[in-house]
Amino acid sequence: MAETTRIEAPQGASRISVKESRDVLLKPQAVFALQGVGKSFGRAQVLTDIAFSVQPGERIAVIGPSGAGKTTLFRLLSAVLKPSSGRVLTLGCDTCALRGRALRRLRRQIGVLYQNDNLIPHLRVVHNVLMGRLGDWALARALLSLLWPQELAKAKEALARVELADKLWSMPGELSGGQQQRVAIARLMVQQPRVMLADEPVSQLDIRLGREIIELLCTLATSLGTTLLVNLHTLELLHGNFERVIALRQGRLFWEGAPAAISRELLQELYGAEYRALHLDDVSLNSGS
Ligand SMILES: Nc1ncnc2c1ncn2[C@@H]1O[C@H](COP(=O)(O)OP(=O)(O)OP(=O)(O)O)[C@@H](O)[C@H]1O
Repeated sequence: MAETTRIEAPQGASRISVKESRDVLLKPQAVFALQGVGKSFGRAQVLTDIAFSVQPGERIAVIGPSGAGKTTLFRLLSAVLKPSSGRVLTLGCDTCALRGRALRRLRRQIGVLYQNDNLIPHLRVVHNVLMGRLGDWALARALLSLLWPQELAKAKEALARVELADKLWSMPGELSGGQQQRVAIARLMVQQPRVMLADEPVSQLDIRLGREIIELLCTLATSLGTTLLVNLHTLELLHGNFERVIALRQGRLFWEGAPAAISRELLQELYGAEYRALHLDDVSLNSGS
């Protein structure tokens, strides 16, 4: 093992070696780092011994059969749930150690997009988009904004980027499913989170609209330099959009690698009985198999 030189730290500070400090400098802080993570609900063990890390700016798809634990994993990453065992470090914070204001501050840096119900139905599109600013506004300003939208130019700009400039004053119920997802993405643009977690964002949409939404999310993540994790059921959308795939099966990390490395055999083993039901034979793989 290489010898390392010790630096004398001031009293009260932790000591780190030259080698360690060089490693820290070379490697930006991971957005997520999971070590031996387990999650159980009562006696049901849902996740077991999960370990991986995510670096800033990565675009990752999480795949796996129904019930594999993908949504539970996303809820652990966003600090909505705490692990039953192991450690989840989100943006450098141990989620188990956070409470109250510190926990809310961490969650504000994470933008979440769900399958549906992303919008508040009785608020106009403009207010739904400006919800992305709530974390930075005092309560008085947030209330005033409901009467007199604050930072209107930001909302307009974000809606223009998702090609919904003309829907500024619409109610969510007047929009299609795909348009509602685009409004939710405009809210993420206004929020500018450090990381975006999208939990099955296109499951309710047909493949064409799903592709549009995934491409929009990936373009946004790339242009803002934001880390993006998507829980993805539509495997046709992996290629060209994601750099890395994390596959879960029965609550365990089954495989991780580049989309191009996914083979038909891997999918058969990963999805088991669901492979046929999901018509995964029809999914074209980069390897051509
Ligand atoms: N709050 C909870 N209490 C009890 N069991 C839960 C809870 N949340 C999830 N589970 C169980 O954990 C398992 C994994 O659920 P999860 O929703 O994380 O899977 P998933 O991979 O996202 O599935 P899908 O693709 O079908 O949405 C399931 O068996 C589910 O019933």
